[in-house]
Amino acid sequence: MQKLFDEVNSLDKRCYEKFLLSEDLLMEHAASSMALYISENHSSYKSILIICGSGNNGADGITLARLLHTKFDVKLYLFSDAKSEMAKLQLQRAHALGVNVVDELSNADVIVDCIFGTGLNKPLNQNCENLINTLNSYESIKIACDIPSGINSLGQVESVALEADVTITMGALKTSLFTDVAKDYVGKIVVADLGIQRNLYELDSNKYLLDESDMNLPFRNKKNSHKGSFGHLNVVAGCKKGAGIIAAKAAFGFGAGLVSVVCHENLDLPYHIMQTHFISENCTAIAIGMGLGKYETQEIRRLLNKDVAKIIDADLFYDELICEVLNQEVVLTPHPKEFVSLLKLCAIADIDVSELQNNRFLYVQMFSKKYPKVVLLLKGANVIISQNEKLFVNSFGSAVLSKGGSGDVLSGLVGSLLAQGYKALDAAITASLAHAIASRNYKKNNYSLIPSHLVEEIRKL
Ligand SMILES: NC(=O)C1=CN([C@@H]2O[C@H](COP(=O)(O)OP(=O)(O)OC[C@H]3O[C@@H](n4cnc5c(N)ncnc54)[C@H](OP(=O)(O)O)[C@@H]3O)[C@@H](O)[C@H]2O)[C@@H](O)CC1
Ligand SMILES: [K+]
Repeated sequence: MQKLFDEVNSLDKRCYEKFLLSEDLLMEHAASSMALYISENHSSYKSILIICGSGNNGADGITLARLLHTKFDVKLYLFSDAKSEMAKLQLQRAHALGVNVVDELSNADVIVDCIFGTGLNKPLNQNCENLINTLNSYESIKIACDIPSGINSLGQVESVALEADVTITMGALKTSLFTDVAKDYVGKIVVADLGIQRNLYELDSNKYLLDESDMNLPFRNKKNSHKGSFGHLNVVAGCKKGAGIIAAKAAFGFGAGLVSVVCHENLDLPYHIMQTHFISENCTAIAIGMGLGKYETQEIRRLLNKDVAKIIDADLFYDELICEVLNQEVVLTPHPKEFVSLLKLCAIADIDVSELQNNRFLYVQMFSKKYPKVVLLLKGANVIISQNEKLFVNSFGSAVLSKGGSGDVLSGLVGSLLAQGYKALDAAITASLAHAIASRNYKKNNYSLIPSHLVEEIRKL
């Protein structure tokens, strides 16, 4: 996993003070990293348009123009007068070397957006919006320097933002690049080397971006085993029984030794999934909430208080009963609307979904602070998983998963790992990664996936 930072100004400052690496030196490396990326990945392209703002993001762009102007047809467009000391200095250097500064926008093979970086501090005016809209309309390869212009330090987009194919971000990964909103703008994210090893540049963080290597699949190492060695998951089915059945099928395919659906009515289940009317004696984990609908409170309370690992989803996030388990190490998997209800039930915040989506990290952090034992998995374009105020982001998901039933598969995967003895946090991380990575392996198209395809891809991981 890689660290995420809410801000990097303090990291830059530490470089000046502790390592005697000046701003000029860091910027030279920032621009060299962008130049290297362009030379290695876009060498066949001829023309490059670099659009610069008044601060140091613009200064990065002016430096890049100086580094590339003898290799490509570089046009430097200054959207506003250089204001920062570095932008002024870089412009003097660029002028001295004869960089081509243009006063009109024109299309190019590659566009580099150096309008605003981490210093965006107010709403965009009409001129800025028009500029970004024009750039978005070009069919060029678009590279954002540090962060696509228009995304603020909280990862929010107030009006417009540059739709980048690639974001080359300076020194370390920023949290703002991993909000749900940012996902449609950032493209591929590359970290630029600032001339200092990343592990020396970075300090501690409580936020992490998950990598594929953080997925710890339930491979079986023991030769002397039987089905009971891999746990028994009980999936509680409610009014919408399909949800429980989907979860049960996913759980079985993800390694649980035994899976039973708990339901008072008789169900038509595949032969390898069992049915029980009450929780099994030897059950090692319970999955509950999906498709639950109406239920008998005392019966659910009994299940929630059973001393066994639990994954809780869906309908239970609308019931005060949920508050009774928040001192346990349970896994909760709400989508944004459910999380909004949960936040209200546990008196953390009374907000709507758009407020949550604009500040996902903030509300997850608040919840995790109040309930440190709970593993929260907030669904979204970028899933956030938290426990004890540590946050982990899974950015592998895509629109392929935006379907009824995908969440039930995820509940089944988490339940399966809990039943097999994974700790709650490890179960949530591996299940979430497996869910998203498997969905990427479904190659047919990005609209037709159904839960059984997803389970099939998960079984092939
Ligand atoms: N520090 C380092 O060592 C390194 C820094 N690096 C680079 O520096 C970047 C940060 O630079 P930065 O702090 O100068 O901010 P930046 O994003 O250029 O914007 C500030 C300018 O924009 C203006 N402005 C803001 N909002 C506006 C709006 N809505 N509409 C109009 N104008 C607006 C604002 O104007 P003002 O507030 O003065 O009115 C100010 O002039 C960072 O992202 C990275 O690329 C790398 O080289 C690595 C080494
Ligand atoms: K930018």
